[in-house]
Amino acid sequence: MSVLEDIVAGVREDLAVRESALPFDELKIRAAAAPAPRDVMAALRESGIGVIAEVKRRSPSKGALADIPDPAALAKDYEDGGARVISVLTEQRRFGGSLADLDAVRAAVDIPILRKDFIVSPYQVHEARLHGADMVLLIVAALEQNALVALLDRVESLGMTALVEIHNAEEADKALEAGAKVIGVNARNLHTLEVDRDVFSRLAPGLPMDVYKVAESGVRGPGDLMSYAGHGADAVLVGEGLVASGDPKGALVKLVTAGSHPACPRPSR
Ligand SMILES: O=P(O)(O)OC[C@@H](O)[C@@H](O)c1c[nH]c2ccccc12
Repeated sequence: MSVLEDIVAGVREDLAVRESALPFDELKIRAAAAPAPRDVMAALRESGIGVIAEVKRRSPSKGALADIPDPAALAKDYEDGGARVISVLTEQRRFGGSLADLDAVRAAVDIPILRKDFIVSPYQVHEARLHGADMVLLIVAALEQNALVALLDRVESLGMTALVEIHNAEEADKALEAGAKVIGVNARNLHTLEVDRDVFSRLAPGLPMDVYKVAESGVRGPGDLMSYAGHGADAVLVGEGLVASGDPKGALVKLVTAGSHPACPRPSR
């Protein structure tokens, strides 16, 4: 089994437990009563290269990255530091996240929040809504095309925005065919867990101008952000480089500053 398949199998098991505690029909009713989602595109399209800052405790490749006893405080630091969106990992087994983290972050900040998980069922999309997410990650590699299309429609019909993650040209085609408006190119291969930042520069030129492009993984400092920007990134998504820095807010401010500097390349559109 690949790492991705292994993670998804665990996600499905945990999902079955939650579904038996809260049936889908009841979840849908509760989620419909949640406050309306934020306008993610408006936040993303502010000037300069956007930074999506991630609440990430651990990863399958590195193990423990940071002790995050207070995700709300970290999220507040991210908001104050100029993050456009906050990504909250909710996968428990490999990333140490939870829906409780999503709740804590939602209560602490006003900016949009991304639910970062391995979404394979509409149940998880409504769950994201119930817990205050405005954006949901959909990983093309984890989904059949018809499921991707259905989940993307579901995300949008609930007023949220999908971040559709790809790793190669074939997945890019699938994302575009499904109608993705925001595409994340993940430099980390979910099968081998290796990071190759050149994946972004190889794939970005093949994506339409009007698709919002997020470079995911491998940003360790302003140099990486500038380089991704030079290859057409509208935003970068950063986890480890912030949480493992010892000063997440300071590290974020450096990225945001670099991304708004006149010398930083801008996507042309
Ligand atoms: O910690 P990094 O290298 O900055 O990476 C962040 C983010 O890209 C990574 O957490 C990620 C990208 N896609 C994912 C899908 C699932 C879980 C995690 C991820």
